[in-house]
Amino acid sequence: MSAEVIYGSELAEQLRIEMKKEVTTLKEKGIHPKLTVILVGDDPASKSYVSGKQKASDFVGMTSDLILLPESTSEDELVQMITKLNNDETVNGILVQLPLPDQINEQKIIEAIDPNKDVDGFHPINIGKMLTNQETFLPCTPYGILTMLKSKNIEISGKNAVVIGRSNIVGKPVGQLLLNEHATVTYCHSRTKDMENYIKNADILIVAVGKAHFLTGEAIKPGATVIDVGVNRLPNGTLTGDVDFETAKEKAAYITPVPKGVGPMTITMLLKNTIQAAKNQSK
Ligand SMILES: Nc1nc(=O)c2c([nH]1)NC[C@@H]1CN(c3ccc(C(=O)N[C@@H](CCC(=O)O)C(=O)O)cc3)C=[N+]21
Repeated sequence: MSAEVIYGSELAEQLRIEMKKEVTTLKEKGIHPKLTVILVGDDPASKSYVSGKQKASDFVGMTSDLILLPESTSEDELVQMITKLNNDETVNGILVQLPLPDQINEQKIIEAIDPNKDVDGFHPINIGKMLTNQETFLPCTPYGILTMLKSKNIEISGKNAVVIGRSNIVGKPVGQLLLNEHATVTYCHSRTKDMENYIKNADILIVAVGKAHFLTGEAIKPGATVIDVGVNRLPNGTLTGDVDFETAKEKAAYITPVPKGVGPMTITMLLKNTIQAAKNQSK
C-alpha cells in the first residue's frame, strides 16, 4: 500500500484564491487587512519564512509590512515597538518572529501584543480561549494541520492521536485542537519511556520534534495518518521533515511531505487570522 500524500501547498493555494476574493470584497467596504511582522536579527530560517509570508500576502491582496530590528535590540525597545503597533489602527495583525535573541524574554513579548491583534494565537488569553473551545485566533501550524485533516475527511473523533513534541507553538496546541475534535490524545516527548508502544497504536501521528528521520515506517500502525511538522535544513541545503517519507509512505494511509506540506498551510492560516482580525476590528 502507498499512502495518499496530502499536499498542503495545493490546499493552501485553493484557500488563498478564496481569501483573495474575500479581501477584494472587504476592500470595497473600506477594510484593508494589514499584517506587521517584526524580525529581530537575521536568522536565515526566519528570513525564508518571512519571504514566503510576504509572497502569500501579496497574492491575496493584503498589506504586509516587515520591521527589521538589529540583533542587539533590547526587550524594552521591542515592547515599545509593539505598543506603537497595538495603538496603530491601520495594523490588524502583529507577528513577532520567534526565536528571539537571548536578551529578550519571549513570554514578555508575546504578552505585550494586544490579544485582538495576536494572529499567531500565542497570547495567554487566546491560548485560554482555545483550551476552553471558544472562538479565537488559533495558532497557525496547529490550525493548518486541522484544516488539512478536515480537507481529506479524516476521522478525528474517537481516534488515538499521538503528538510527538510538546512545544508551546506546535505540540501542545495541536494536541488541544485534536482533543477539542474528540480524539484521545497522548503527548510523547524526550522523557517518554517506550515511545514505540504509543506510536504503534496511533491512528493520527503528529511529529514535531525537529530531528530529520526521527520516525520511520516500521514504527507506525498500518493505515495511520502521519503529519510531519519538521523543518530541518540539511548540510546540503535541502529541507527535510522529521519523518522518513519513503518508508512511512508505504505503511500510512495519509502522509504530509516536507516541503509542500504543513509549512504552506501555516502561512495560509496566518493570513486567514489577519483577515479575521481586520473584520473584528472594523465592528
Ligand atoms: N511567531 C512565529 N510564528 C510562526 O509561525 C513561526 C515563527 N515565529 N518562527 C519560525 C516558525 C517556522 N515557520 C514556518 C512557516 C512556513 C514554512 C514553509 O512554508 N516552508 C515551505 C518551504 C520553504 C523553504 O523551502 O524554505 C514548505 O514547507 O514547503 C516553514 C516554516 C513558522 N514559524
